[in-house]
Amino acid sequence: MYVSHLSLHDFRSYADVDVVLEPGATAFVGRNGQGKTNLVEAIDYLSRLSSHRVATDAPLVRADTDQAVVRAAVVKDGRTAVLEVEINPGRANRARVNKSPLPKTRDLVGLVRTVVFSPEDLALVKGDPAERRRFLDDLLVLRTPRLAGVRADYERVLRQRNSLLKTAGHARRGGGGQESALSTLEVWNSHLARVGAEILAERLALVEDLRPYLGNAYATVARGASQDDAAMDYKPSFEIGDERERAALTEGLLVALAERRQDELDRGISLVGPHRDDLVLSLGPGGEGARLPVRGYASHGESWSYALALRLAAYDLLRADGDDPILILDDVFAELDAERRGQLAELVAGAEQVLVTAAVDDDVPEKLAGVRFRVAGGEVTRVD
Ligand SMILES: Nc1ncnc2c1ncn2[C@@H]1O[C@H](COP(=O)(O)OP(=O)(O)OP(=O)(O)O)[C@@H](O)[C@H]1O
Repeated sequence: MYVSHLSLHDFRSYADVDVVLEPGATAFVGRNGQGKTNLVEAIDYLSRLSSHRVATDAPLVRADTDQAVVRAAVVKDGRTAVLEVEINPGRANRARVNKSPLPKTRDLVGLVRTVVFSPEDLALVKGDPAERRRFLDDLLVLRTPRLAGVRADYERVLRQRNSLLKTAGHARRGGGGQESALSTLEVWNSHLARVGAEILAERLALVEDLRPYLGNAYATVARGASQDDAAMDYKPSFEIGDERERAALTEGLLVALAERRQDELDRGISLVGPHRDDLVLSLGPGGEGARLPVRGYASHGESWSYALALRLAAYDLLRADGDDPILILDDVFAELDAERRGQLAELVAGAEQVLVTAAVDDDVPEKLAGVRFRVAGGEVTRVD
């Protein structure tokens, strides 16, 4: 798939901008702060309804305005669809496809699929488990858009259950009403176990699907620079054994919730469930050799290679599902040494559409020298 036309209204720094795009490689070049990332961020937002840079929608809307609109014509298998999202911070966003409103905005997710590489990706490797959970969940939703609803349900269950745990803990410490709070807790335990098991089962399956692609991607990105193999293991918040069916995981979650109940009441938060899991990334010689976790052990270069490999693996997996996602390389080449830069460019050059942002022309690798836009002073001008 590729985006053939992008149009923004009051999105980030742009009052109005229209850009006609082509398949193949396109680079947006301009000095810092001119709005290059804002362009590709808009396409990524259409794909996932969230941004790789901010957790809330407010910064996406141009200062002193209250609504942003992102519209893109997306060509897939020769057919064009116009996707549009209205971003209304503090109110419900709205989405349209070919001008028809979608009943739920999140039905837009996955209609255009993107994989973004950005300097922030280092956090995937060096950051908190939440970064890696988000990586897995974003990929799950792109592959199976229905899971956006499951993810939202889980967040809602967690919020409600956490607030109940606080109330029940307070009741236990003498505030009264303990029995009713505890019986309501049972109801929320079963919701958490049911929805949590679905997410857990999906993540476990995803990690299995991703694993072979990660190994290959790391070997290619780190070619020559590292003898080690990249591996990853899903680390749940409770013992799961060999049974990975949803029913067994639901049961396992209920048992773990019962075991941790005292702790949860003491601390007033949910301590069991996929929101406490991690994806442990490691490097090692393979076979019986010792593997070391990347976080805390790997060098800066190895960490970068690992982060790139994770994104590449996601891209390869989505591609193997049968649809070429749009690749976005936001400011990454300046971060890489010449060898890694060349390797990455070579790996992605065959993608149906690659959008690159760079501060100077020299940062765009030869292999990705396709269409070029100059971005300056709010104008996006084609220069080739
Ligand atoms: N909501 C907003 N309203 C108005 N301007 C905004 C908004 N959000 C960001 N900007 C402006 O957009 C500019 C940043 O744009 P962007 O991140 O696309 O830069 P860039 O060209 O990618 O730069 P760099 O090369 O430094 O990454 C900044 O000047 C910032 O002030």
